Amino acid sequence: MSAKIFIDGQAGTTGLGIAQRLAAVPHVSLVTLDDAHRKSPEARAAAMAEADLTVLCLPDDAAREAIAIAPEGTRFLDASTAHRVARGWVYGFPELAPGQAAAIAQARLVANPGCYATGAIALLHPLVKLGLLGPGQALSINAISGYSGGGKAMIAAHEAEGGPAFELYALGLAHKHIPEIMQYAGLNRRPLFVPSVGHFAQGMLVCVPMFLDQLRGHPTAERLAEAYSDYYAGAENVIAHPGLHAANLQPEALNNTDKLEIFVAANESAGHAVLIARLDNLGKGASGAAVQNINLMLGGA
Ligand SMILES: NC(=O)C1=CN([C@@H]2O[C@H](COP(=O)(O)OP(=O)(O)OC[C@H]3O[C@@H](n4cnc5c(N)ncnc54)[C@H](OP(=O)(O)O)[C@@H]3O)[C@@H](O)[C@H]2O)C=CC1
Ligand SMILES: CC(=O)N[C@@H](CCC(=O)OP(=O)(O)O)C(=O)O
Repeated sequence: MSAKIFIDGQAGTTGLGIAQRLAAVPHVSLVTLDDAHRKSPEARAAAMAEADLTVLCLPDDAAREAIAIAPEGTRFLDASTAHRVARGWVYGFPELAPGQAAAIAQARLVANPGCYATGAIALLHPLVKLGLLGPGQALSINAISGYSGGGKAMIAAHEAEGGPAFELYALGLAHKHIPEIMQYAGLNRRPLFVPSVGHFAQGMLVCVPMFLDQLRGHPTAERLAEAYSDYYAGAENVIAHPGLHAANLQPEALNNTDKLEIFVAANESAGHAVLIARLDNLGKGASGAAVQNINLMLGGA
C-alpha cells in the first residue's frame, strides 16, 4: 500500500529531518508546495486533502491554525507543543507503555513529544508505574541541548554570529515541556526543570538527580538500572544500560540516530543517584520519533 504525506513546514529543521528519513521509506511519497505557496492557507488545505497524513512542523500558533484550516477528517501528526496535553490527542511515545504503539497506530490525531520531555518521561514514567517513585515526589530535572533544538533562528544565531558557549535558560521555571512531562510521567507535583543550551549543533542529555531514600522501598541504584532494562526490554529505540555508569557522558554520541539511551550513575554509600537519558534532539527528540509514529500510523512497524 502506498501513502502520501504532506509536511506542513517542510523547509524547517524538523520538517527537513522527516523528509530526509522518509526518502528511505518505500511506498511513501510527499505532497510538496513550492516556496511561493508554502504559507498559503488555501494551498496547504489542498495539500492536506490530497495526503493520507499531514505532519505539522510549525510553530505552535501556526500548528493551531493548520488544524483550523484542515479539511474534515485530516489525520495529523503534530511536532509542535500545541496539542501534547490536549484532549483527543494521543501522545506519540510508543515505548511509554504496552498499548501505546497500538493507540498511535489507530489515532487520527497524534502529538509528537518534546525533546527534553522524551528524556524525562523515559526516565520517570517507569519508576512511577512500578511504584518506586511517588507521583508527589519533589524532583529536579537538568538538561543540555545542542542549539538545533531552537530551530532555524537559534541555528542561525549560533552559526552566523557565534552564540554563547553555554547558557542556562527558561529561568522563569516555566518551560513549555513541563505539562507533558507531568502528564505522561504521571507526576502530580510540578518538577523543577532547568534546561541549557551549548554551542554544539545537536545532541542532548537529560538528568534527574535522586536521593535513593526518597524512593519507595529504598531501592539501590543497581535495582533502578535493572528496572529500566526490564521495562524497555524489546524496545528497539530505547537502550537501558544495565549496571551503574561511571564514565563521562557526551550529549552528541547518538547524533543522527533515532535511539535513546538510559544510564544510572550513583554513589550507593551516599545514597545518591543520577538518572540520565541521552538522545539526539533531532532524532528521537523530533524527526526520528516522528518517522516512528508515521510508520505506526500508516500501519507499518
Ligand atoms: N528543533 C527541534 O529539536 C525540535 C522542534 N520541535 C517543534 O517542531 C516545530 C518546528 O520546529 P523547528 O523545525 O525546529 O522550527 P524551524 O523554525 O526550523 O521551522 C519552522 C518552519 O515553519 C515554517 N512556518 C512558520 N509559520 C508558518 C506558516 N504559517 N505556514 C507554513 N509554514 C510556516 C517556517 O518558515 P520559514 O522557513 O519561512 O521560517 C519554518 O520553515 C516547532 O513547533 C518546534 O517546537 C519539536 C521537537 C524538537
Ligand atoms: C534548545 C532549545 O531551545 N530547545 C527548545 C525545545 C525543542 C523541543 O524539542 O521542543 P519542542 O518540540 O517542544 O519544540 C526549547 O527549549 O524551547
